[in-house]
Formats: sequence, structure tokens, C-alpha cells
Amino acid sequence: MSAVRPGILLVLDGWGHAEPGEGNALAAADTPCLDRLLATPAAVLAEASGSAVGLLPGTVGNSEIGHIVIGAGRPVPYDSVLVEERINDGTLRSHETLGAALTGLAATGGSLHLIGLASDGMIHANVHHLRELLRIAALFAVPEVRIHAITDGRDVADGTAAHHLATVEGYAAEAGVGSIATVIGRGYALDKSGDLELTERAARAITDGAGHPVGKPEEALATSGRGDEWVEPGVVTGGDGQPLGPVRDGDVVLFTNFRSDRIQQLADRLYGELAGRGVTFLSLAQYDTEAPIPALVHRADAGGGLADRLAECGVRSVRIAEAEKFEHVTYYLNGRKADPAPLEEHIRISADAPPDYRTAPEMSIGRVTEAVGSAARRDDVPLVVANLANIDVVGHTGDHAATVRAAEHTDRAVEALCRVAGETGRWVLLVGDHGNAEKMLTDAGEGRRPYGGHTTNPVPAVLVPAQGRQAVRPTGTATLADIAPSVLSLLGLGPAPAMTGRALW
Ligand SMILES: O=C(O)[C@H](O)COP(=O)(O)O
Ligand SMILES: [Mn+2]
Ligand SMILES: [Mn+2]
Repeated sequence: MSAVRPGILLVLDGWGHAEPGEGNALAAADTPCLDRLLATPAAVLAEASGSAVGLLPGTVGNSEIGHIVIGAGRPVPYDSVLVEERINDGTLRSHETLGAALTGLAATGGSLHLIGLASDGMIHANVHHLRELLRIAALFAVPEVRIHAITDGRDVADGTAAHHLATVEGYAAEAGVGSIATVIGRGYALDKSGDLELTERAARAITDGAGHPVGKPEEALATSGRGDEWVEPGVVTGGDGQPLGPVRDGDVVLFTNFRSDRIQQLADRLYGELAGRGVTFLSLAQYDTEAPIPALVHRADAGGGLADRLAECGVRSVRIAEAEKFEHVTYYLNGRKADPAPLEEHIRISADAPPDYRTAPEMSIGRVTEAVGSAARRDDVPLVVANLANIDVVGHTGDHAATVRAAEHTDRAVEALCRVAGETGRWVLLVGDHGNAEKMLTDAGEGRRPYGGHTTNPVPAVLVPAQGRQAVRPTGTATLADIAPSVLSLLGLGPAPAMTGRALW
């Protein structure tokens, strides 16, 4: 172990690169430390979106695939891509489990319930996949398809929900089957903070038809004073005034999100109530639910990366993040392995109360910084890995001024941690996992509007060498797949055989 050169890997969540200009909150922020680091020869831009990380070409990056690839040291085909492949090669249509469930409905006259995020944000779901599922339902002559449309406003510009609902209705009309039965903001349906009250509101609209009754899906949008994300559960009623959608015994529920983290709380809640009533559950992609929900498309293996290599070499690491990003520096960075390796320590920093990120853009960065500093001062910890969440989490609010402050808090934290690194003889490697705050305006849709979503921009990656060492400018194109080999090389270790990325410094 004595040969290992200790360091700190800091993932600055949502730290993308774009030229200074209107809507670039990172360029607008006063960040002397980051500016200084980015001006050193050891700074590069790394690809963090599209096929460079295992997404479809041109697709924005996200925290899951970003951290998976940072850990794996190679692009990993993401769940969205695997779903897309099954649609394109026709194998989703001939999927045995799906076929059996739909044939059953044709025989019993039951309903198929499609539950998922209704947008084309490509982070949790793509409404295009719903189109294929409606077509498949029509092929199997499923008598009734009820769509439980979750409105977005986070991965896509706020105020676009009406457009996406109209798209869904168009797909249903084209397939000749399907109607929107509930409209629920993702704040309720996709909570991942463990606030079961929010999940309950969403679940009751789906199971009991409890919510604001509306004659048409778009009418539900008026219930939110806080944008598409917080549309209150709305229940579409039929000609008889009764809700269209409640799930009945023997129906089939199919979740259409391909990403698990935000749908799993709702999936577990619905399964708990309905599985005992003969309702069949399926999910488009594999979920990390407690409930045993069969997936139509299985995940790619993301193992054999940094965590496995550290374990093999007996290197202890401490992982630190705020609750929002805790799984990212643990589970995802480790290639979606549920159990931490024996030499890993995990520190999850949680806020005392649900924060309002617009008014508290500092989040809990002070406590994260302290925890990283303490871990860095330990001689028995060669590698400290932390996620600084502010830029992404506050960026998602679409609030430019708050995001500027988030970047400034991040800058001060980085400065403090570089100081600790100097005192403890550590190198520091900083990298973004995808873009976000460098683009806070969009022209998509009708006119210019605030945008809190992710981007396809490259991310900065910069090495602050340990005292007395020099970093040379890396050549060629860098990607997130280069981070794990770089971390291992900085520690003085070789890469894992499965890694295709290269050490940048
Ligand atoms: O779930 C979210 O918060 C956003 O849709 C995506 O953000 P993330 O990929 O950074 O988690
Ligand atoms: Mn992220
Ligand atoms: Mn994000």
C-alpha cells in the first residue's frame, strides 16, 4: 500500500462547458478557483453524452450513466439504448412475457396500464417507447389501454407538458387504442426522497381514481402553481362522470420508464397494493425495486471497473455525497453492484428538512466539504471520492441566479479541498458527469424559456497534481471513460482489463 499515491476524485455534478454567453450560469459565476484550475495545462474537455458514454448519438448525459462510465472506464450501453434496440429489431413485439400478459387481457377484457414519464427528455423515459407499446397492445387486440401520464418540466423545458400530452394522444389515435386516464406531476409520481405522502397521492389517482376530476387530460395542468413538475394528480373522467383509469383486479401494469431511480418508489407502492389482487406487473427496463417486477429489457454489465480494481489491490476508499447523489458515488460508480466492497466506506449527507434549492443553493456543501477533508486527512484512505451536487441540483430549478450562487459555493468548496490536498500530499481530479448549468435557457418549443435540464456539452476534467509533481496537457479526445484509468494511474496502479479508456495524466 505504501506505493499508492493518495488522491481525491471530485465529481462536480452538472458541470458542463460552453462558451460564456446568455444563460451560462457557470460563466456568470464568480469562481476564481475553478477559473484558475481550468486555465492550467492539466485541464481538458471530456465527452459526457451520446455514444461516447453508451447513449444514443446526440443524447444528453445524465448522472447515472455519467457515474457508471466514470467508474467502469468504458462506455456502457445504457438502458435507453437497449430498449431502443429491442424496438428496432422487433424483439419487443415478440417478447414472451409481454405477449403472455397481453394475450391474457385480450381473453379477459382487462386493461393494460402504461405508467411513465410523458416527455422526450431521454433521461428517465422517451414518449416514443410508449408509441411502440401502444402499437404492440393493438397487435394483441388488448381491449383497453389506460395511460397514466407523468408530466415532466425537469428533463425538458417547463411549460411543455401540454405538447407532450398531445403527442401521447396522437400516438393513441394512431394505434387505435389507449386513452390518458391520469395526469400526475413528476414531483408526486417520481419522488425518490422517501416522501411517501407524495407517492401516495400519485398511487391513489392510479388505483382509486382519487384526484382532481377533469374532462380532458390538458385540464389537469391548470392545477399546478409550480410548473409541469408539480401538476397535482388529475383523474380523467368518462361520459358517465366516473374515472377512466382505476386499476381493476386482473389488469396488467407496465412501467414505461427505462431508468429506475425515480419510478421505483411508486412501483413498490403500487405492487404492494395490487399484486395480491391478481394484477400483473412488468417494467420496460430492469428496476431496483423491492418488488419482483419482471423486466422486458435487461441491463448491460457495468462491472469490472474502478471499484473491482481497488478491491483487488486492497485500496480503501471513502465515498461521500449528499442524499440526492449518494447512489451515484456508490452504487452507480461501482457498476450497479448493490453491496459495497469490504474496503469501502460510504458517507451520506442528508439535509435536515426538504430544502428549497432556490433559496438555499449552498445545500449541505459545508458538511460534504468537512467530510471530504476529514477523510483526506486519514493515512489509511488512499482514495476519497465525492460528488458536489449543487450545480446540477440547483441547475434543475431553472433559476439562473440561484445556480450562479450554487457554482460560487462549489468554487469555495473546491478551493478548501485543494488546500487540504496540498497539506496531505494528495492529487485532486475534478470532473463533471454531464452538462447542466452552462445552459439555462432553451429555444426549443415556443420561444426562449428557462431550462433546467442536462446538455450534450463536454465536461471539464482537470488534475491538480500532488505537490512537487507536474501535470502535462493530455492529447486527443477525452471522455468519461478515461477517468477510472486516470484515477488508477494517479494512484500508481494499472487499469482493469475491461477498461477501454486511457489514463489522461
Ligand atoms: O432525476 C432527475 O433529477 C433528473 O431527471 C435527472 O438528473 P440526474 O441524471 O442528474 O439525476
Ligand atoms: Mn449528474
Ligand atoms: Mn441532474
